[in-house]
Amino acid sequence: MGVQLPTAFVKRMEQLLGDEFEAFMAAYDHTPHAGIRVNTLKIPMEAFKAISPFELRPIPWCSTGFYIPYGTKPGLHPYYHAGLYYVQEPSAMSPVELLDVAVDEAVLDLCAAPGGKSTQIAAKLQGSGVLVTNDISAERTKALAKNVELYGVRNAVVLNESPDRIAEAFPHFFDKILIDAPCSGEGMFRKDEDMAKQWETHSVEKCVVMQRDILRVAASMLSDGGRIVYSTCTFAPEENEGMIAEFLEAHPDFEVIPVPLGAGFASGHPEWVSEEVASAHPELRGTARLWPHLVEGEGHFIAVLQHQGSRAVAAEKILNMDAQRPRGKQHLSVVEPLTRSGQSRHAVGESKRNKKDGKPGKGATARGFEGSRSRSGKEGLKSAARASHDVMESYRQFVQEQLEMSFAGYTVVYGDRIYQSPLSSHRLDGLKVVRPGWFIGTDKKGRFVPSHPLAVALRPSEAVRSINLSSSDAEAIRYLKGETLSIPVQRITLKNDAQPKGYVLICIDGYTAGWGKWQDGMLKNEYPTGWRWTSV
Ligand SMILES: C[S@@+](CC[C@H](N)C(=O)[O-])C[C@H]1O[C@@H](n2cnc3c(N)ncnc32)[C@H](O)[C@@H]1O
Repeated sequence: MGVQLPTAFVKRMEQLLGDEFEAFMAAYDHTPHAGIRVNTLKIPMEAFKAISPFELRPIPWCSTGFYIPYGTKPGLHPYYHAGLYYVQEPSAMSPVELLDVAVDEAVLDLCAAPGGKSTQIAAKLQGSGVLVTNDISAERTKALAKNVELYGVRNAVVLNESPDRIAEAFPHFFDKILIDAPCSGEGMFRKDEDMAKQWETHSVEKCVVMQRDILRVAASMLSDGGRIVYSTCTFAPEENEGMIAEFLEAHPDFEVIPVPLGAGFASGHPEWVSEEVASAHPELRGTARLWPHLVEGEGHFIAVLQHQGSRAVAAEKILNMDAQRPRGKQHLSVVEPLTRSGQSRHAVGESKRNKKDGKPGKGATARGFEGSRSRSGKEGLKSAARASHDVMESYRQFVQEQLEMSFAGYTVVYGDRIYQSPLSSHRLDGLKVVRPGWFIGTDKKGRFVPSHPLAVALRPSEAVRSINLSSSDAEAIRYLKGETLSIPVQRITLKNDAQPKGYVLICIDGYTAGWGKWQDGMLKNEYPTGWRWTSV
């Protein structure tokens, strides 16, 4: 066995598993399973299967997930940079499948970094509704924001907050909440030896305290009739069936929806907590355990908690609550959705969100955005309004000249940065916001500079100029490394009589990857430094 397992852990597992213990221990002799999940925001399943550079074998519990051969390096392919797939541990793909996300829903991923499950939720929303994705660790939200952007997500708000503070802003707001809880990580010992080394410090007792708190707060953010999926990657019963038993005691208005068994999923074990818990809550057998000796994946626990209530009542509460919310001081401007003609209007598909979220408040405040500096006094407000007016002008002009699309949601100007947000910004008052929405671009003294996240979330048909590079050609990797390329004018696809000179959307095999700027046969590379291909 390659992994050094903590003795106390092995002893406990032997007691719990009895006859199964031998098979469980034998799983540590095998290499972990590698998986990728196709990003259907960017490519349909069948299209990916047709061009996959890897041998794919379906993961039974996730229709977009595939095993790839052990040792494959999926991060070293141009398709990774085009956001066509997410590299994800196979068992970790199961919780979102059980969240039952539907289009137009408001979904919260409370413990989200680095964003594997958030990108999976975003694919299920297909750009509709809203995804609020949060992590308490400021450092980890950097990877979260980057992944949300790499995968072309248009409708996500990224927060760096404690659950309590999110709950103040979003009482009974979300249709679905995922709690992929911080845990003692026992299920990952085979994949990540550091987890085994750190086991003592991430003790079960400490994790239980955090999990209890997170679950309690999450319930207050769920709309009537909504669903919470709670998952961990640990075996400790206190963090799993024990935690759900406590939750059910405190929340009799929730029921456990049994996880379908099959594909090797096993039932929960309430008797491992105590005989009392097992007899008081037999429904805990409907939670699921993924064992490394029964599935091709690492250890996981999943509970599906369904609130018993009518959604109509919840919507009414939300409307009342929105009407009563006070507005804060101004330093950020919010305008209505922008269309290609440069006229503000509400975009198609807004109706449900507006109902939940109220009208966009002109001049509403959101504090805590990256680089935020609050202004005070009337002068500050006037100059902020003037500045945001100029920024909006350069944005309008860019959309008019360069794009073939309308934006949904609310345009939020923060300093010189422009975002399209799925939420009106009074929702974000006082919260630490890492991204209020889709980052569209920056105003540089009256000149609009489109962002990389704008490019990767666009479809090739949405820009007036595009160039296709082939993944089988060295050119694609040279672009991803940041090199200038020589490209003849005939290779630019132009729309609407656009001139060839200017911003060009760069695609790899037809999938958007970034911007370039073309002039006189040369393509200046706009691929951002922090995103570049760094291997040889
Ligand atoms: C298991 S990881 C999440 C993995 C992530 N869901 C994914 O699929 O990529 C748990 C995360 O919870 C975060 N966390 C810990 N305590 C938290 C809290 N009280 N509120 C929110 N997030 C918390 C940690 O920083 C960590 O990133």
